[in-house]
Amino acid sequence: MAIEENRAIEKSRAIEDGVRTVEEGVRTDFRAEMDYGGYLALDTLLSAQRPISDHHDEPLFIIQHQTTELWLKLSLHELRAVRAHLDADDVPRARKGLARVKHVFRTLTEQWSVLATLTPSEYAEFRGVLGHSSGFQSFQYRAVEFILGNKDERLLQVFRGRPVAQELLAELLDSPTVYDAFLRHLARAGHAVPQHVLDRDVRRAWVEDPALVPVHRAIYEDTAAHWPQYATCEDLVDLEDAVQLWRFRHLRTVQRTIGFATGTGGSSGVDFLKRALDLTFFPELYTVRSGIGA
Ligand code: HEM
Ligand SMILES: N[C@@H](CC(=O)c1ccccc1NC=O)C(=O)O
Repeated sequence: MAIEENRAIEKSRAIEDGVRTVEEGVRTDFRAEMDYGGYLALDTLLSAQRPISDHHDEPLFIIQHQTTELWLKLSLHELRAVRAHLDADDVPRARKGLARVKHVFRTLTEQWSVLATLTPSEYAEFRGVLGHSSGFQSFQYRAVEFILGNKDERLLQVFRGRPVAQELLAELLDSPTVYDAFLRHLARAGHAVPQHVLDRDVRRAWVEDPALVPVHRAIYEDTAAHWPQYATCEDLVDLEDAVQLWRFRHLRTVQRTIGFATGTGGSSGVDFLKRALDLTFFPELYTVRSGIGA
């Protein structure tokens, strides 16, 4: 039989009157067992969009934020695991986690294009209902910044009225960052990480330490000898790049939506967000690049 004829018969079995026939084995009775919506708690998830204006575009604004928060939740979960894998000197697993978080941030960066369809005029129609609420009060975003090294104890006061958020941030403030965990791993692997780096006060934001550059230089000068560590350095740079691109798209979206107006959270707006672009998680991994091939 000709292949085309065979295909036509198969197709006629699968489609009747333009409708796909549901195979016999497909389950349809979920009165007594777990189904899709039950597993995913969709009743809870889908009842959590509660616009406070009747403007058509407020659901977009809410869903854009909520999907971001879901991905931030996963990022934090993965970054905690990355830190634990580094503590256990399990580089392959740490690298897999870093790659996943990088892709989450790429997705989040891409997602800005959806919100960018919100015009200034549309946003202005419901901006007033937001009061002083702002993304600055996102505890999960702050948690991701903290675990990556951009710590700031003062920001905990923003969450005075939110004990769960404040506790989570306090715990991350007190614990080593992903970079701390990586540097401790390097020390155990025989790299000459200075003692003061290993003993640093982990509650403080990371500040570039020139004494660390030779450690990275040794890795980049003989990549074959240090391949897993070298690859992890590049994963960290990939991740920093991904977070920076998210910050940049946020800035550009803000600029096209509210121009140079002050933020609902009380900051100068675009100018304040611009300054975040100067914050770097792994500065030595950039400094070391200047000397490569020199
Ligand atoms: C039209 C959309 C948006 C505008 C106009 C906007 C504007 C702003 C402004 C002006 C700030 C500075 C703080 C302030 O004074 O309010 C800020 C901070 C922030 N926003 Fe947005 N934003 C928008 C969408 C989003 C979305 C979708 C997210 C995702 C969760 C987000 C997350 C954040 C975060 C995390 C900060 C703190 C950044 C930092 O500390 O550097 N924003 N935003
Ligand atoms: N800061 C924004 C308001 C805003 O975007 C926002 C308001 C409530 C909850 C999340 C928000 N997103 C990011 O800042 C503004 O100044 O228009």
